[in-house]
Amino acid sequence: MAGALETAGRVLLVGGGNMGGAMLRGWLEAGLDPAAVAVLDPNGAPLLADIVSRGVRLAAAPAEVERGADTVILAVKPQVMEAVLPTLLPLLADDTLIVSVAAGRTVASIEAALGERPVVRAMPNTPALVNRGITGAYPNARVTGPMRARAQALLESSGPVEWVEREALIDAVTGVSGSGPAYVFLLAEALAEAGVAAGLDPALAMRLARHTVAGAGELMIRSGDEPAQLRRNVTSPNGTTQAALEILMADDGFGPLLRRAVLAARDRAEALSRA
Ligand SMILES: NC(=O)C1=CN([C@@H]2O[C@H](COP(=O)(O)OP(=O)(O)OC[C@H]3O[C@@H](n4cnc5c(N)ncnc54)[C@H](OP(=O)(O)O)[C@@H]3O)[C@@H](O)[C@H]2O)C=CC1
Ligand SMILES: O=C(O)[C@@H]1CCC=N1
Repeated sequence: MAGALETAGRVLLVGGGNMGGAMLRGWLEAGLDPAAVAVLDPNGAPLLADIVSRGVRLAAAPAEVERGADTVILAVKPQVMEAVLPTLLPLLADDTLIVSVAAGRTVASIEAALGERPVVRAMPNTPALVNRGITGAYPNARVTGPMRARAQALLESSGPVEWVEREALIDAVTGVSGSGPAYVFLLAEALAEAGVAAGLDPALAMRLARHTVAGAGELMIRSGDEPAQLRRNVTSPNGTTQAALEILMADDGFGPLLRRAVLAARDRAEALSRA
């Protein structure tokens, strides 16, 4: 992976918050030279204080950024993109690759602000922080093969990259894996709360919930079996799991609830693209 990142060239990360910071940590862990990265963030990217001391340059304004980054990663909130994009124009060359991770911000809206140039619209997720991310990505027609390889190297430093054929599918990716970690954390919270209702001490219930969610996730990644098979492996006929699954798999249970949640996230991404 470090080999692939050697071709990443100079990288400018715009927005060093939760997602940008997670990606940056993934790149550095995968061997990207800190001197090859600059972070543009107006308030000093407090989440990244330790990283800056490792040699990543931090700029508070575009005027402080050295021109000539090969790749610019846009990781600001969708709501501030319109204000941020024009300020980046002086930093860009015609062939600077733009990679945006903003939810619901279309390639067309980026081109409207920056002109027609190579743009990858990507949707990573925060488990990138521990090299367990996954990213959906869509390239516009100006992204050449080598540029796509560069985007792939940066994005896959923290997990697999899935290229989608239609830009609209990025909104669906957002609903599943971009926002998805929040659903899993909520599952852990709810599992712990249910454990307390069942009589456990809160701290013990939380330890059980965290390890159960993490362990099940790790098993799912390492095992060749489908999740449905892994579920069946836990479920003894007429046993305890079956009693719980009869509630979770009811007609109004977990599946339909999660479907509504994912579609709401996808629809919100679509709405952001019209805002
Ligand atoms: N969080 C997640 O799980 C995921 C987020 N995303 C996308 O990533 C993007 C960032 O989200 P997230 O990291 O959660 O948000 P954060 O608020 O954590 O990070 C955004 C960062 O951008 C900074 N910022 C604000 N204005 C500017 C500016 N003009 N120039 C440069 N930086 C600026 C913010 O500083 P300050 O806080 O001081 O305003 C902050 O540090 C969003 O577009 C989101 O849709 C995509 C996938 C997953
Ligand atoms: O909540 C959001 O809008 C962002 C996009 C995906 C995850 N967080």
